[in-house]
Amino acid sequence: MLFDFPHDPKKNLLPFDGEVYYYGKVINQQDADNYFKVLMETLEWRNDEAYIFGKHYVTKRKYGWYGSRPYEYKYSNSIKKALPWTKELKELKNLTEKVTSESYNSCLTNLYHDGSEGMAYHSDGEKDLKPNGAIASLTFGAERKFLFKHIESGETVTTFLEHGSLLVMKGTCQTYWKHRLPLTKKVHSPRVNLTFRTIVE
Ligand SMILES: O=C(O)CCC(=O)C(=O)O
Ligand SMILES: [Fe+2]
Repeated sequence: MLFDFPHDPKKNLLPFDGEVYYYGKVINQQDADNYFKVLMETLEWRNDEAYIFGKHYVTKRKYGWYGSRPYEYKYSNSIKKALPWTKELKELKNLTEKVTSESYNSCLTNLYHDGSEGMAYHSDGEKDLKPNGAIASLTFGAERKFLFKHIESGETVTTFLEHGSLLVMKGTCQTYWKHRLPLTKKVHSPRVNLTFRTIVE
């Protein structure tokens, strides 16, 4: 593991109203390649479903929900109970906790098959999450652009999430900023994203 980060994790990417730190690649190439393969193969990947104006939509993007206890995650009309940690998720949770000096008890996983899948602007302020708690995001596979948009001013901040990299959102970031993973025609390979979170018990 590298603890000599390629990016300055002390530099806040947001100009005001919250904190975002990009550590760059915290996992070496070989380990990141291996995690990517194993996570693709061993995690449970389900389609995301949504009801918008009474219409049922199933996204191509897949997701999973893991945790230290069977926490409930409410999505649209359905409730998902967290699955127990796999060996690799536990290892990555431990690594993320060590690097960020924070603790996490749950993880939302995302699988984007290519650039035709992404995530629209949102903030992660669900009421079950620890208020202003850190959310740590690990990326494996395709590098993707990631954007923040200030809710009031519309100001945007752009970063790129590399294979084996870590990004942390904390403080009032979820209150004042939304974030998204834009669609792109340039990416033709999959990306696995793990977002470690803290559910209030
Ligand atoms: O895929 C990503 O990098 C972001 C995912 C995300 O924002 C979320 O799961 O809330
Ligand atoms: Fe998010």
